[in-house]
Amino acid sequence: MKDIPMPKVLISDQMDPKAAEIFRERGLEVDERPGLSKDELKAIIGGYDGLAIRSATKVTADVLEAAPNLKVVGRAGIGVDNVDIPAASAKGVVVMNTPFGNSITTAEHAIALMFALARQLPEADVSTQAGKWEKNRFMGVELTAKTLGLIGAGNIGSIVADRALGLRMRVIAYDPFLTPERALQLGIEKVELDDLLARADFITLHTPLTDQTRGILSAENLAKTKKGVRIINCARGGLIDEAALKAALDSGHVAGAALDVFVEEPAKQSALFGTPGFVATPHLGASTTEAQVNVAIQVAEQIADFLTTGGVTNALNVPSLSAEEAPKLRPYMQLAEKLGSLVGQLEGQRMTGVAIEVEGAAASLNQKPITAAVLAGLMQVYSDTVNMVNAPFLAKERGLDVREVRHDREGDYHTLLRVTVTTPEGQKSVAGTLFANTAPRLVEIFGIKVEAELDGEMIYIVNEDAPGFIGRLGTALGEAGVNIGTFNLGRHTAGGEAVALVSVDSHIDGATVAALKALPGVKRVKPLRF
Ligand SMILES: NC(=O)C1=CN([C@@H]2O[C@H](COP(=O)(O)OP(=O)(O)OC[C@H]3O[C@@H](n4cnc5c(N)ncnc54)[C@H](O)[C@@H]3O)[C@@H](O)[C@H]2O)C=CC1
Ligand SMILES: O=C(O)CCC(=O)C(=O)O
Repeated sequence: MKDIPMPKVLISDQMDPKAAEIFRERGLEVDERPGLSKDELKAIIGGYDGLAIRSATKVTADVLEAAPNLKVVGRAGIGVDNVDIPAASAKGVVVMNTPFGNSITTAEHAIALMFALARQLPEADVSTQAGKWEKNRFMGVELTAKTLGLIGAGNIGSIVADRALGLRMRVIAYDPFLTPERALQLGIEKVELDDLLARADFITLHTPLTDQTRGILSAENLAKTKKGVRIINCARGGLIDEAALKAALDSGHVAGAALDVFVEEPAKQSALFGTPGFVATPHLGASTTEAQVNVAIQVAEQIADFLTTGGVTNALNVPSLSAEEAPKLRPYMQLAEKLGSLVGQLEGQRMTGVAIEVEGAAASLNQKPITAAVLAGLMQVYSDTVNMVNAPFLAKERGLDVREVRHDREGDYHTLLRVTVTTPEGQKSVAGTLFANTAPRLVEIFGIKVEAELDGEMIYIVNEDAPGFIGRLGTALGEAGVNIGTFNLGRHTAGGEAVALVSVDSHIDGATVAALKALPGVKRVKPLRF
C-alpha cells in the first residue's frame, strides 16, 4: 500500500511556539521560517499544504500561483487584508482567521492609548528621563464623564465600550450593523456618524478596512469633530487620512492622536512623526503573551483540523464544518460530489441552474458543505482544478443559478440527495442515497431507477430495451479488450428506453465508443470517470 504523505505546514511569521507544538502533536510536519522575503517564500511554498501567518506575510496572487499543494492559509489574528482572498478562493485555498483570540488585548491597547493621550504619557516620560521635570507642561484631561465615540462596535469595539463604561465614560457608537437591542445590551448609544463626530471627546476606530470605511476620518469628517478631540486607531491604517490628521494636529483642532496602524507598514517614516500630541506604536494591538498564545493555539488547531479531518472553522471563503460534523458529512459530500460530477459529465456546459435537494436524514445536516460538494463535482466540466472552495465562485462567475431545498419528509429512502439541473431541454435530475450510512449509491438517473456505485471508469448507455442487447454490448466490450466490473440496468417500461451504467477496468477510447454506438438500438454512449 502506498504511504499517504503527512501534510506539511509552513509558519512564515513570528508565532508563539505553541503553534508548532500543536502541529507536531497532531501528526503534521512543520517548518518555522519567519522573515522570508517574497521570493524566498515563493521558492519554497510549493512544498506545503498549509500556511500559518500573522500580518507580515503577504499572501498575494503570485504567492498562491507558486503553491500548487496549498490547501489552507490560517491567519493567527483577525484582519486578513494581507491575504488575497479572491485569488485564494479561485485557487481553491481555504482562508481562516482567529476572530476572538486577540480582541481583549487589542481593546486594552486602545484604552492604553486613550490614557496615553489624556495624560501625554509618552512625552512626559521622554521629558522626565531627560532630567527636565516639566510638571507644568503636562496638564492632562480626565476621562470620567467624557464621551467616547466608537466607530465600529463589533468584538473589539464592544470590549472597549465595556472598559470605557467602567471608567465612567459615556459611550456612543457609529456602526450601521449594530442593532438597537445590542446597543442597549452594551449600555451604549447608537448614533449617526455626524452626531458622533460632533459629540465625541475621544474617537476610537474598530472597523475593518473596506471600501466603505477607507478614509472614514477624512479631512471633511475631521473638520466635523469637536475642537480638542483625541483620536485612537488600533484597527487598520487607511481608516484615517494621515495628511489631514497631521494638518488637524498642527492647527490644534485635534488635541491628540494615537496610531497603532498606518497606511504603509512597517511605517519607518511618516509626516506625523514628531508632531506634538502624536503617539505611535508599531502595530502592537495584538502583542501580548496571552493573545499570541491564544491565536497560535487557535490557528494551529484550525489548520490541523482541516488538514486531518476536513473540519472547517472560522473560514472566510467556505462554509464552516465542525470537526464533529466532518465525519458525519463526509459520505454525503462524497455522494454529492459524485452526483454533481455525473450530471456535469452528462450535460456538459449547457446547464443554467442547479437545485440541490436533501430529504430524510440528510435534511437534518448542515447543507452548505453538501451544496459546495455538488458544485465541486458539477464544475469539473469547466476546470480540472475545481474543489469545494472555488466551485461556488466558479458557479457564480458562470451565472449558474444555485438553489437549496430541504424536505423534512422521508421518501423511499431514509436519506436522499437529489441534484436537478436546468438545461435547454428542461430539468434533469439524478438522485443518490447512502447504503449503511456510508456508501454512496446512485438510485435514479433522469427519471429511471437504477442502483449503481459511481466509481472509477464507467460507461453510460441509453438504448431501446430489446432482447439480446446486453449480450451484444458484452461482446462488443470483450472484442475491444474491455473488462466489465459491474453492470447496472434500469428502464422506464419494458420495451421502452433503458439505461446501462457499466463499470469497466480500463479507459474507454474513441474507437470503443464508436463500436458501442454502432450497436442496434443504442441512442447514446458516454464514457464517465469518477
Ligand atoms: N492593531 C491590531 O493589532 C489589531 C487590529 N485589529 C483590527 O481591528 C478591527 C476590528 O476587529 P473586530 O472588532 O474583531 O472586528 P468585528 O468584525 O468584530 O467588528 C467590526 C465592526 O465594524 C463594523 N463596521 C463595518 N463596516 C462599518 C462601517 N462602514 N462603519 C462603521 N462600522 C462598520 C461592523 O459592523 C462590526 O461591528 C479589524 O480591522 C481588525 O483587523 C484586530 C486585532 C488586532
Ligand atoms: O498579528 C499581529 O500582530 C496583528 C494583529 C492584527 O492586526 C489583527 O489580528 O488584525
